[in-house]
Amino acid sequence: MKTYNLEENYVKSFDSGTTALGLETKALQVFYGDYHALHDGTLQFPKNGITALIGASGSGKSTFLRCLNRMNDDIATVKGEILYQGININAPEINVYEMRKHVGMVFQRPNPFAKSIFKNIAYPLQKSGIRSKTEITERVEKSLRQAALWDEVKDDLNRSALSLSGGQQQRLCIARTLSMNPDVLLLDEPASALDPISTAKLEQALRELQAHYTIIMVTHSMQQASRISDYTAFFHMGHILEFDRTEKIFTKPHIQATEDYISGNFG
Ligand SMILES: Nc1ncnc2c1ncn2[C@@H]1O[C@H](COP(=O)(O)OP(=O)(O)OP(=O)(O)O)[C@@H](O)[C@H]1O
Repeated sequence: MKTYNLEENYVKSFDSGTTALGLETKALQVFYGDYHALHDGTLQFPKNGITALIGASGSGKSTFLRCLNRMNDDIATVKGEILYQGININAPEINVYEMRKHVGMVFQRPNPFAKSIFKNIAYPLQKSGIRSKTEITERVEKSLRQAALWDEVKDDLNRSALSLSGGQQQRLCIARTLSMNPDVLLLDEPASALDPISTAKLEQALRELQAHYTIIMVTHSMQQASRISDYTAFFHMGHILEFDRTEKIFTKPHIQATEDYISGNFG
């Protein structure tokens, strides 16, 4: 593999007076034991934008993403700040369970519960303390509509979620996350197990969600990043080497490593 200067980077920053931020990280670092997996993750995620996290396998994308809703707490040491509405959600006093209602995560493999479509969404709502059946029914419908799944399942919400296709299961998992009314949606390679038609439906759903959510997504697909994201961050060996508007990253990147990666001359 070619070697690059890891100290040289171009990370666009925004003026909070002109660009509202959905989330911001400052000097985020992750250590798995002695292994320093993420160095100085400083990024700003504009509100109501889709940001793609790209980079080779092992570059630290998932490590970074998982920090954003404290999924690394038990397996790694995480230093630095994650600012959500001005609050550092990486602080020890934060109630992680409550925080995850605001910053929701959808994983690579769809992971529906072995329950009906309805209960997949209703059950977590009940567990979070919502008792009103009307509210639960309304939230189930709203989130299934938002995830562009409602029309396909509305006639049989009692069907087992496990009988849905992979793409439908993934949209159900997105609906389940959305039902908690988050502001920030984190997605870790959400389309990696899906066929092209399911992927197109998922991307369409994300595009529509963007108006109301800040979306941060790890993807291995350069085409997907260029199709649907507004901003792209390029990771290499645990460093964020470039962050900019997606069209800039894909047409005129500042950093050689980014250019090599997107043009397939990386190895
Ligand atoms: N739980 C863990 N314990 C130890 N090391 C880990 C752990 N998770 C990830 N790593 C290491 O941290 C580095 C970054 O991994 P990470 O999964 O964040 O990369 P990635 O860019 O998301 O890769 P991929 O695209 O393959 O998912 C890798 O060297 C990986 O081996």
